[in-house]
Amino acid sequence: MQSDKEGGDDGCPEECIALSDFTGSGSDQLAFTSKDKLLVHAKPSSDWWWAELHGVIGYVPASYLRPVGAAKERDEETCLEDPWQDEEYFASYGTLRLHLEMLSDKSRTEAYRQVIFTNSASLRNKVVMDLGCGTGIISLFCAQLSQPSVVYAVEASSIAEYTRQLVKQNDCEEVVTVLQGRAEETELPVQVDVLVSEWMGNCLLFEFMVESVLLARDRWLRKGGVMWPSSAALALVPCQAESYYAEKIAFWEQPYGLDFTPLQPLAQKEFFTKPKFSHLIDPSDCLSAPCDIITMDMYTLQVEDLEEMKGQFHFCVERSGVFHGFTAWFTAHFESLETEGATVELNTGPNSEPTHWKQTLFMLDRPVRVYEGDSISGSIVLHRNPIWRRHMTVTLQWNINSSKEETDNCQANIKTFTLFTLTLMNNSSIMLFFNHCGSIFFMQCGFVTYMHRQKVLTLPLESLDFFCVCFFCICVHRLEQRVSPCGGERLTKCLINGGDQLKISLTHPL
Ligand SMILES: C[S@@+](CC[C@H](N)C(=O)[O-])C[C@H]1O[C@@H](n2cnc3c(N)ncnc32)[C@H](O)[C@@H]1O
Repeated sequence: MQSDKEGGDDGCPEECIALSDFTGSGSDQLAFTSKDKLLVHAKPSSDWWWAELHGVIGYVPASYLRPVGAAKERDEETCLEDPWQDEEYFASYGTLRLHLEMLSDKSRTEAYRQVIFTNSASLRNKVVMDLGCGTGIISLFCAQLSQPSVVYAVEASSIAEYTRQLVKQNDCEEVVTVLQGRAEETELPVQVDVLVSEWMGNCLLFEFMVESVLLARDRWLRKGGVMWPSSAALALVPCQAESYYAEKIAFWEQPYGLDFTPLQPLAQKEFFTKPKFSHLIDPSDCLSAPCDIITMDMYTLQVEDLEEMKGQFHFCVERSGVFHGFTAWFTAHFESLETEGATVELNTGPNSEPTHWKQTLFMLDRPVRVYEGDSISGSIVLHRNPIWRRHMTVTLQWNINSSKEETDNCQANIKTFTLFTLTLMNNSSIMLFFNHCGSIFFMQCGFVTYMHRQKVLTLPLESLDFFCVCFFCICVHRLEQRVSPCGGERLTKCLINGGDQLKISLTHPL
């Protein structure tokens, strides 16, 4: 993978314009306001660049900047480009891969089934909206386990065409009506009694499908109607992550008996400024009891609240160990409609059955030894990306309070993480390019834009044949016209390397 690129292609600093305000956190980040002109000196990682403003230097998030020369030309493209990246987003739900992953997740799917089963009496003759029904599983549970008068199963992706067939195949077409389209643009004949949806993402909010749910609530849920989930919470715990630290940082201490430690700061920037998704934390690596740091009431939460969600934490260390980072996950709660019925909880944490979300790990730059009785207090801010509406940054701020002298009690620590590319959630998406069927190739084009941050992708070509290469080249050609959403790279090259590798290069257009 290419990285550590100097500002412009000629090695000179590159002038960039700020697309929106950035407050920055910590002494190494540079704050700026919309329309400020910054000089980018280096691009040490794809997400964070080293830039200068009014003589002050610091790290800035790449997705907030556009090269000045390209700004005018890009303004038009930005207007045309969708800040929700819906084309790519819904294309991914138009294939079976994500649906297979979700339906194979028993804890998740059974939680919804249990909610419907335990509330079947109350759902009788009710009007239900299943927002983002996917394959229709929740709607089918409603139709089979209870007797609603109608379920409106709304789905924007092309999977909806199959959902109709599944509804018919399972004899539910009398009750379930599949409506293909974005919920925001869908008209229903009546208001609904129940709005059910599975909208949760990594760190609860990632992908921000919750916005569609809130808009539908305000428009279609009748007064006194029910939201499922009814509330949700983001949980956090300080933790050990010894093997991940060893894999990414300690590795450079002595590979092959050589001292590669000068690469460690680069490794920190490259691997630890994004969270690690799909992390499964062993409960024994939790250094304290977890706490809910952000809670959301799905009846009162407003779309504007999503711009900045803040929380506080105070952890009491229960076992001595090495504090490598924080692990986050979420819980969702479904209120009961039955008298004295129990709330159903979907818990994606380490003490419950693993789900497909697993947990999200935020690594500190430097591990700290902590002792039983120490405390770790601080705050978290989830800041929604002002331009790319499905993305966000997470800023963690913390202090350690210890009786041990070796711990720097006064030090206030702060670190911001970017949750940007969807590739992080599933590294296998590109594998679909190996499919021998041309139509899948085209459907999967969108994934390439999710991979724009990996400037060079090298893929094994075990199953690639000439037919596939032709299709791939056509895809590449089409994508050359597209500017990727946040850094300005374009897909410019597709090389066949020595017959056994396909190399895709993404380079800066300037
Ligand atoms: C996390 S999946 C859940 C699918 C299904 N409900 C299940 O539980 O298996 C979310 C689904 O919502 C759809 N979706 C997301 N935002 C939507 C919107 N604004 N309007 C309609 N469908 C949407 C996606 O295409 C995707 O199929």
